[in-house]
Amino acid sequence: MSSINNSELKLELQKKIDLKTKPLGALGLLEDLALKIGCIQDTLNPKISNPTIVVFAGDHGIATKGEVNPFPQEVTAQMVYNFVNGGAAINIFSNTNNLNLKIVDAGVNHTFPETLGIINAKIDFGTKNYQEEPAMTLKQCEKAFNRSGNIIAKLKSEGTNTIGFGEMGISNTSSAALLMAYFTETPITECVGAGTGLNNEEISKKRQILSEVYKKYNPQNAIEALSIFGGFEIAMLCGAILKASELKMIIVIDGFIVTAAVLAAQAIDKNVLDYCVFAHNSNEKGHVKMLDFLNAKPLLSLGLRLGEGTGAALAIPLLIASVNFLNDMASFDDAGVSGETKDPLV
Ligand SMILES: Cc1cc2ncn([C@H]3O[C@H](COP(=O)(O)O)[C@@H](O)[C@H]3O)c2cc1C
Ligand SMILES: O=C(O)c1cccnc1
Repeated sequence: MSSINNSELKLELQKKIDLKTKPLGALGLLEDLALKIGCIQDTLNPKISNPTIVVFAGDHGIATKGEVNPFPQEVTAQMVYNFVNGGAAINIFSNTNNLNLKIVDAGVNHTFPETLGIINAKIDFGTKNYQEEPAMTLKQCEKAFNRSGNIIAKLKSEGTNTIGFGEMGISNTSSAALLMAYFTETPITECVGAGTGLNNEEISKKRQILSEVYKKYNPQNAIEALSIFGGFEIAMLCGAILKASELKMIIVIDGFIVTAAVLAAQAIDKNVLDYCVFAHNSNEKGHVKMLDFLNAKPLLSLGLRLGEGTGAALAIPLLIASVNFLNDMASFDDAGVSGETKDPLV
């Protein structure tokens, strides 16, 4: 996939932004966002169509032991039913902001009825425990990429051009921490946090366990790292991010776990970052460092530490607002407002 490198369009977009009836730069990050979305869509008049949240759910072998996760593995499947019944935070925020919501079974340790209305892309009934062996085989990882890529291509063909990514998978802050350590070369102890609510003593134990896991392996590339440490939902997120960027869609990144998938995706193709908007900085330890590594400026800082795509769902109205100001706000000329201090291109 090629990078976005249309410097002429970029200048035109910047000019359009600068000639709006406001002091230069006064809309802050919304101006960066408008510029980015215009570049992604290769137009001075971008639009957000059928914005959709896609939540990938998967189970983790290590979760069955209950040593790194305060909640039991069964909560993953129970939360999938909660999503279907409309009771989770992501349902409420998607409804609040008129977003479509799709739930994908990437590999939950439960058989869901076919009539449930979720997308069945199950790779297996949970990953293996990486304390003993790699979470998945390279073949399963490849399968995960293909299946999530197909889901994204279908959404695009149905008219969605903006996707917010979310996840559900008990223990997946552990996978995300291991991936962060690998891709950012940060000591694993600095990548491990409280997840869904471990106390200090339990966090020390999680650090010790994950340090041992990290030492056990020596992945040679991004796919190997994903296969060893990943969950099926994280592998699917990585494949989905790669496909969405290939299809020039706007990708809205949620918290710690989805950002771990971005770390893997950008190691495979740096250009994915041209298409990613980072919704928020999560309170999970490590997320801010991940964002710094990616040179990302998150839109929101709300102290969230939930996942599910909640941060992405909350941020999408800001994307709509940025596109709307770019398209609809009057220029100094249109409005007959004086005070345009200089032509920004001169
Ligand atoms: C009721 C409930 C709802 C959630 N929604 C998202 N997560 C979040 O917490 C999990 C990761 O945290 P850990 O690594 O500590 O298990 C993921 O499922 C993530 O999406 C939830 C967790 C729980 C318990
Ligand atoms: O930031 C996140 O995505 C997150 C943090 C804690 C638990 N689950 C998700």
